[in-house]
Amino acid sequence: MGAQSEGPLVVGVDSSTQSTKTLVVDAETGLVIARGQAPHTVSGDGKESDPEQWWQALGEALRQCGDAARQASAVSVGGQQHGLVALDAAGEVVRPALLWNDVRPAPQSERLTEELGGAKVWAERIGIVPRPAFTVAKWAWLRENEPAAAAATTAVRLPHDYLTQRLTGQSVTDRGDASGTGWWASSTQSYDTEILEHVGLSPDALPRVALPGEAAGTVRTEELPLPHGALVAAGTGDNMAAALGLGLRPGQPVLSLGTSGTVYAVSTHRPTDPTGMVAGFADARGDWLPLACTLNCTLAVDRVAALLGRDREAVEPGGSAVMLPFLDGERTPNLPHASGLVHGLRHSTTAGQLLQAAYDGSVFALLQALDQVLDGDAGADTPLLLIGGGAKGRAWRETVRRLSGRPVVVPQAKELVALGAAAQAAGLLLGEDPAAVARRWGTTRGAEYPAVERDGAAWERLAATLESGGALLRG
Ligand SMILES: Nc1ncnc2c1ncn2[C@@H]1O[C@H](COP(=O)(O)OP(=O)(O)O)[C@@H](O)[C@H]1O
Ligand SMILES: O=C(CO)[C@@H](O)[C@H](O)COP(=O)(O)O
Repeated sequence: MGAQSEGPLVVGVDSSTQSTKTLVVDAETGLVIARGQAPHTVSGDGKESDPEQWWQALGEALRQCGDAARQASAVSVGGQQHGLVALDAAGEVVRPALLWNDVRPAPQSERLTEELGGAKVWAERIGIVPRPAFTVAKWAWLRENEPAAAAATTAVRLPHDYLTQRLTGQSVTDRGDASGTGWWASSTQSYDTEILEHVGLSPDALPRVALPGEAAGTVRTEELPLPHGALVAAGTGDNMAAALGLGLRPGQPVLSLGTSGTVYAVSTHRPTDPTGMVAGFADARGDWLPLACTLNCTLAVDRVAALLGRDREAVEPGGSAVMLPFLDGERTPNLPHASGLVHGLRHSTTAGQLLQAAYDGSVFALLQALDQVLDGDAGADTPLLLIGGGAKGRAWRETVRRLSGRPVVVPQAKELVALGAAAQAAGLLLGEDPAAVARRWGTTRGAEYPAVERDGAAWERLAATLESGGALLRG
């Protein structure tokens, strides 16, 4: 144990694409008592991970927390959204999970959109247009491409509720993560039986959706170093967990730079964006979480830095190079077949300028959605909260400042997803609103960077390259 606690201890888990992070936190003060982290691998033809690996990584990360984890009174799991975990009648995994960033379901995405009335109908009824990222498109892909695996599937879970089920033996999810499936309708706040029937999935295959503040159960496994009988909260998707961890109030924009890039805010209005750029997710408390997500964020920029043989901070200003680093296809804008595009190279272009162009292209794709995410809920001078692994980097931060023209706040707390899960566990334990718990913990305290003049010229070059690269980017 690294620090002294005053109140009961809670554990927050972030099971994300690249790793599992665990925090043991004092429920009263928010003091982090211990932390752990264990990596995952992503493999397969698309993007897949073995859920058993998440469970093993959770065990490893908790063991790194030492005795503190064994003293926890409550636990909660935040997880990467949308992943399709298919289980058979014995509760065994049928095949590796299809992850949020797997773009193979692009044809199924288009077909589903049209078959059920078009993008506007989806946005109004479900809250999202079924892009390849979402679970419903993954399930349609599985049925078409691996019918035997689909036929053997009797239960479908998301990463966070798969882990919650292994912890508690209970089949429970929450409205936040359910809202990213494509079969939970934001208009009725329940599973949409017509869509489920259309894709051949029984509602019995899905977990119960807990109400905000409801428990999933208690720890029933002996496999992890957690106390038997500790309370387990319903958990949620990783972005919803980070929103809890920041104690967000409506209209406070967040930019998260991790494996995915995300931009979001809490809203009291149910979002219904017919362009599909902004997903109308639910948050974990009863409000909404309009969010746009990119596939090419920290990993894409790190890959460009490695190709150039440079440290990720070794950027140089100036030059005319423009890069759209869509190495994995892209989700925002919706270009699942895209690959990376470079324009404007000259003899004078330096490697550092090319690296800066990769940062610019990645941040541009995210910021393009910001106004639509906020939908008038915040002015141009509202600070952006910068979180995720990339928020530790100077080059990321300065690129965001230069292209947004907004003040930026980088919270001192680095693991906001795990911290949000811990706030949910603390809220359950103490009978408090988890966002109020996080505010009491002071999780947004951090370094403040004032606004700088927005680089309109770089923005225009990026917008022009995106437009003129159309046919190439559509693939
Ligand atoms: N000091 C740093 N500066 C810039 N980027 C960093 C730094 N440390 C980690 N990163 C980036 O953070 C990414 C991981 O972010 P994280 O939010 O933990 O990922 P995930 O989305 O899987 O949770 C890595 O891909 C790496 O590029
Ligand atoms: O698909 C989305 C949001 O809609 C992603 O944000 C995933 O939730 C993965 O998150 P990270 O592993 O990057 O944290």
